[in-house]
Amino acid sequence: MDLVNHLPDRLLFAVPKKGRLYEKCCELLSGADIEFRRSNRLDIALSTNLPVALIFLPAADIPIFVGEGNCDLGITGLDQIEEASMVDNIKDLLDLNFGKCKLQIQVPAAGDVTSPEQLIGKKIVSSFTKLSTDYFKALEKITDTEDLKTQIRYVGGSVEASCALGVADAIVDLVESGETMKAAGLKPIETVLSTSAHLISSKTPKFPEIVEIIHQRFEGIMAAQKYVLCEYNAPRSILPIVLKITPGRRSATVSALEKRPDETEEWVAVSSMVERKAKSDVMDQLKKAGASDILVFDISNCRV
Ligand SMILES: Nc1ncnc2c1ncn2[C@@H]1O[C@H](COP(=O)(O)OP(=O)(O)OP(=O)(O)O)[C@@H](O)[C@H]1O
Ligand SMILES: O=P(O)(O)OC[C@H]1O[C@H](OP(=O)(O)OP(=O)(O)O)[C@H](O)[C@@H]1O
Repeated sequence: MDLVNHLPDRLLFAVPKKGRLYEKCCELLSGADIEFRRSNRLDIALSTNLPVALIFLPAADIPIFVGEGNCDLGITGLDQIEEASMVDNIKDLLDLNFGKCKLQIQVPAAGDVTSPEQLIGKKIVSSFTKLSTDYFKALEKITDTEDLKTQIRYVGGSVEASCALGVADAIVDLVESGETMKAAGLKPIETVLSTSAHLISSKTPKFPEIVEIIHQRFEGIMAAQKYVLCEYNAPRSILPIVLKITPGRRSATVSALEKRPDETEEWVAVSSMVERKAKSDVMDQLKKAGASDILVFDISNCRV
């Protein structure tokens, strides 16, 4: 069925149908208020509040569908975009900061291989044959060993078993916690690529306005995750000092406080976005500088 012609009034948004990225994608779609109901095992879901159809696809196929313009938007790993040779065919809109892992060359931990150069001319197994081939071709070139021809073979899953089965001298596979690698008796000797999930769009979207709206909503979610809102009171005299501690994204909001009859000093209220990971340090510094009533709030959503 030709979905582009079948759903002419809807932007097609490709999302991973299962696997490591699926749950987090559903959370993001919900955070962006893209409502939908996915019937059991159905790979298309129509949004009930936006002219969008979600197409659930294997993560590896998403760069092709977006890069060739069949879908306007997609979410998948950077590793999949590079493996599909689609970097130049898509617009990389946003790093979504999840699905973080590394594509690494791994060898038997008990063996004597310690560098990728020792693998030239040997057998390598991976689900990422394009990235592995590119890596070893470049290595053969700079070491002047192009005649040795490293053999790269494709395996679709459980790549980590290949060395123990005698199929490979090394594998190129994704590593996050390192548990799979360790359990298979392997160690990493090189990182080919660091990856995370990205929001991507076609270079020629059919619905550019909706692409922009969804892009902005996703940026809002990322900013809401990255920042907290910090509010505090401070004597006006220390304003230059506290504003250095909380400069804000663009600048902090400063409002005058009503002076109490017994007060001689003028006070201000300051409101500023602060990076979540720095919030405790910022609160300590503000207190030390003389600020008081320091409050920190989560941002549930925003547009930046
Ligand atoms: N251990 C991991 N930690 C974080 N992200 C990962 C991990 N493994 C894979 N990813 C990311 O998720 C993407 C999809 O990987 P996944 O293994 O879920 O693929 P799949 O083949 O679609 O699913 P399944 O393995 O269930 O068949 C990868 O391309 C990578 O970007
Ligand atoms: O470093 P870790 O935290 O152990 O994660 C790494 C594992 O995760 C991925 O596979 P996944 O479990 O998604 O299954 P797959 O092998 O079927 O792709 C990847 O291919 C590794 O095998």
